[in-house]
Amino acid sequence: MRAFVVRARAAPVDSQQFLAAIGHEAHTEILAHTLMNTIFVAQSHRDDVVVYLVLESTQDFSRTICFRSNELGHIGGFHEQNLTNKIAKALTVSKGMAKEQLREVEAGITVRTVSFEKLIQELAEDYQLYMLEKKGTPVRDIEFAANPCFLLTDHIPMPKKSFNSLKRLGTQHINLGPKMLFASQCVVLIHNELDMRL
Ligand SMILES: C[S@@+](CC[C@H](N)C(=O)[O-])C[C@H]1O[C@@H](n2cnc3c(N)ncnc32)[C@H](O)[C@@H]1O
Repeated sequence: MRAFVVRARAAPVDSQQFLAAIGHEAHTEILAHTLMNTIFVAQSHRDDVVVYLVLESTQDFSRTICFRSNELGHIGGFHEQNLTNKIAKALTVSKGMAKEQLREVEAGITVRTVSFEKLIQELAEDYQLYMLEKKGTPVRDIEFAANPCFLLTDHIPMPKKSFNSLKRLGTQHINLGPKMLFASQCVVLIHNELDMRL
């Protein structure tokens, strides 16, 4: 299984605010772009991929929306509007949830009121964590574990205090080259790197 976590610190958890932020300062469209490039390939979608979108601009709890490629039904296409609507639907379903609850949204999609910190603690039990960042080890020098989980952010960098928890969980740091890329571009390069090694 390949897992991807996108920590979107600027993304509102209110569905209307989330949709209204597309193309504005919070740039919520990056979640749709990243989702598209983690799950879909031409004429199909990838097997064995799980994507967690963690939206953190909230008055109560972060929302973690999980997409499991093996369980997704026909989700109606991969265009940006469809994917942002899927995210907005999960946010609407999550309205009023208490801390660390989970709700089903539709086949292959769930939403949880769980924080990034708690999520990565859980994931570290089953996956080797890899943080994508410019100061990391060049990707071609990395020996990937069988179950890799890649951590990315939106345009707001990971807060310093998270680096301590990531370190405790044995996170490795990966560099994908000299250019600062979009999260959606990073996931394409990661998939390709892993595909080439199969
Ligand atoms: C648009 S970037 C975030 C930019 C953010 N302002 C920063 O300074 O980290 C989105 C994500 O892609 C990762 N990223 C972008 N370019 C990268 C590269 N060349 N190597 C590794 N990770 C990269 C960043 O670490 C981040 O998780």
